[in-house]
Amino acid sequence: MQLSGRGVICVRGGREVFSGLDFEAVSGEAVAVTGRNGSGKTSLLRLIAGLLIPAGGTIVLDGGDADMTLPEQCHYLGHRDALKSALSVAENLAFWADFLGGQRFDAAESLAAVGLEHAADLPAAFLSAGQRRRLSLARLLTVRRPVWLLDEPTNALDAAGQDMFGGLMRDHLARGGLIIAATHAPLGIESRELRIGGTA
Ligand SMILES: Nc1ncnc2c1ncn2[C@@H]1O[C@H](COP(=O)(O)OP(=O)(O)OP(=O)(O)O)[C@@H](O)[C@H]1O
Repeated sequence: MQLSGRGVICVRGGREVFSGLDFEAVSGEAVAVTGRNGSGKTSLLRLIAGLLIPAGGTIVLDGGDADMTLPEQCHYLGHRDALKSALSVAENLAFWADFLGGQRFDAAESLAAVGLEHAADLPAAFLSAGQRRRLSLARLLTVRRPVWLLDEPTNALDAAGQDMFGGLMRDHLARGGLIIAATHAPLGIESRELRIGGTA
């Protein structure tokens, strides 16, 4: 499986954010997207996820599921945790599993993998920032998709949480998945850097 972008142009609010961007990532590979604030890291993830339309160029996934679109094969985790405060931890996970569709893996196991097994019935409103992030990560495990698009995924995670997440990413890559992560901090696993927007 190979995800590739050729000559990708991103325009937001009538302003060109980047142009002529080439990139690729293959099964088993993590790419860390770096660049200054406003260089377009989040925008690139959103372009791949189909949440923005490129103003030019192409983004294609070769060797994936021919019956599914690229966005249907992506998990997009934004830098803000998309949680419903009034729902419990387990209910939030069930909401995402319903929304995303496809084969569903055991929710309790997913919560245990991110260290939230004792918080299943807690309203999401009561979670700490790190726990909120852990719940967002559980979504990656409950519904499996090969392409993980992660925006600042280690934000708010403590050292143990970063270790845990490193293990989840390694497992995903070992299963043939790929990861594109926008990050200012080290990703915590071996990755290739894609720097956008120059060095200024
Ligand atoms: N909804 C929007 N409408 C117009 N312009 C936008 C919108 N969202 C983002 N932008 C602009 O697009 C540019 C790229 O933003 P983006 O969030 O992709 O950058 P980033 O590299 O992820 O930044 P950071 O490191 O600060 O997270 C910025 O100049 C930003 O102001």
